[in-house]
Amino acid sequence: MVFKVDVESFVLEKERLRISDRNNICVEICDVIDCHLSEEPAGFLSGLFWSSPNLVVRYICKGKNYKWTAETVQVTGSKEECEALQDKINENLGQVNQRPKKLGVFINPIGGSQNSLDVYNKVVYPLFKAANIKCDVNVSERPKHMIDLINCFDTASVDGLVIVGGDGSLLEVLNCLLTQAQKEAGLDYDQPTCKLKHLEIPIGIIPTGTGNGAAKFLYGTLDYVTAALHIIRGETNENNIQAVYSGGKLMSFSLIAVACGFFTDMMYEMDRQRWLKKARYAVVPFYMGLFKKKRLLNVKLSIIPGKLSSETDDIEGTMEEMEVGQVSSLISFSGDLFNNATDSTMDFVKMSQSTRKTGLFTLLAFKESGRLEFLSCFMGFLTMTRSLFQKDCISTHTVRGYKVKLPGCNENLDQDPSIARMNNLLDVDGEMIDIYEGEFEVRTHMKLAKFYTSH
Ligand SMILES: Nc1ncnc2c1ncn2[C@@H]1O[C@H](COP(=O)(O)OP(=O)(O)OP(=O)(O)O)[C@@H](O)[C@H]1O
Repeated sequence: MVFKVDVESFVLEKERLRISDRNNICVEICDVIDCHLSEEPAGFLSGLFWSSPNLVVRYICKGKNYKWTAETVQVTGSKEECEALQDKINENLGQVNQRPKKLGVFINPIGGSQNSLDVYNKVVYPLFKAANIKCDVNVSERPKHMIDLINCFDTASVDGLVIVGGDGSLLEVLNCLLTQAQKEAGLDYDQPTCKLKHLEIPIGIIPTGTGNGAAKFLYGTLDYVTAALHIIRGETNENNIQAVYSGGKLMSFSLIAVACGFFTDMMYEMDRQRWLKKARYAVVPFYMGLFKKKRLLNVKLSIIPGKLSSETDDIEGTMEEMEVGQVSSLISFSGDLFNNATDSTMDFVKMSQSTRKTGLFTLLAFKESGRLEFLSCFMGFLTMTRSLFQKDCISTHTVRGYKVKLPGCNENLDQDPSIARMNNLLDVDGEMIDIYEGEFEVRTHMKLAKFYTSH
């Protein structure tokens, strides 16, 4: 939206600007995107219709449901008045030193609807350019190429990194940077109790993938403009990251969810059906839920129970064995689904804010259920309706860490080899990783990585 005001009704204070003839709109200086004088038209004819120079101020407007927009106000007045106002706004803006000046941008052109390049060129880059942010752009050309790109990239040459893609791309970058940081610090990072080194460089995500769970946690919305505006604003917060261990090794980090069993089978199938694009997220679960027989896992589960009053450090705590019986799948989220449990649907932003403080997260065990019950659970799961957790077929645990052993794996080698293979696959943020002998452990590491988010 663009609106005009007279320079007289524009009041600049140190940390905010006020527009008095517009219901007293008040804009914090840190929410100003840019401020520039509009150019005088070059031609004679257009010059005749040129009334007076304008100062154009763009700023972030924070709307409902976490959605942010870029608004424009044109200030009319004399050239001197507009120039003086421009100088003052830019001087105040220059003191907001959290803003990035240069970003390393990593684009996955085939993520989600395969529109990442378009989104970057048409939506994100114009905003970064307006905010005077320089960009070093890298585009991945094949699977896992993002890893090579980030490995060769000098992160010290930029203030932050931006991933234009999905959770898989973000995970590739995070895994690479976090492992590098642990190696440089000489840490024994394969030990689940090792206190890991925090990542210094802030990361932002433009959610052009399919699932985009990370953006929901960071920005509360999948809107590209909102994500870009969070990055421009430059405020950062440190989020907890989970680490997944198997066979005595750190296998992967995780920002969103870790799952085994039916969820892994489903993600595996979704990956095979990429040609369906986003539709695979609806088609595959319905097909598998209705027509495929679910594997049942005789899980041995140990957890570090989450106690809010506990003063324990994130990576400490004792594992306690749990009786869960046969389950069709296990899934853990990187947040505590039950903290602030007042809304009917889950608020990912609140979840990530609370888990930053407590380090607690939720583990769900899905027991065997009828096909219709499964589909109703799955719908609740997609919409993240809280009533989902009152269902008998789901048992919930608030934990700091957990360990799983799928006993069927080794003893059942004579069974269908594809099933034995699936028992050794784990779904981490939508990507498949191999685990050893059906065993894995998940631990939360508090405030391990910094993200561009004002929430
Ligand atoms: N140019 C490319 N060609 C083929 N594959 C690529 C290319 N660039 C990246 N990839 C691979 O694409 C995979 C998925 O990427 P990404 O996570 O960005 O999108 P998505 O899977 O659609 O989204 P989400 O993970 O949020 O569901 C990654 O495994 C990555 O290695």
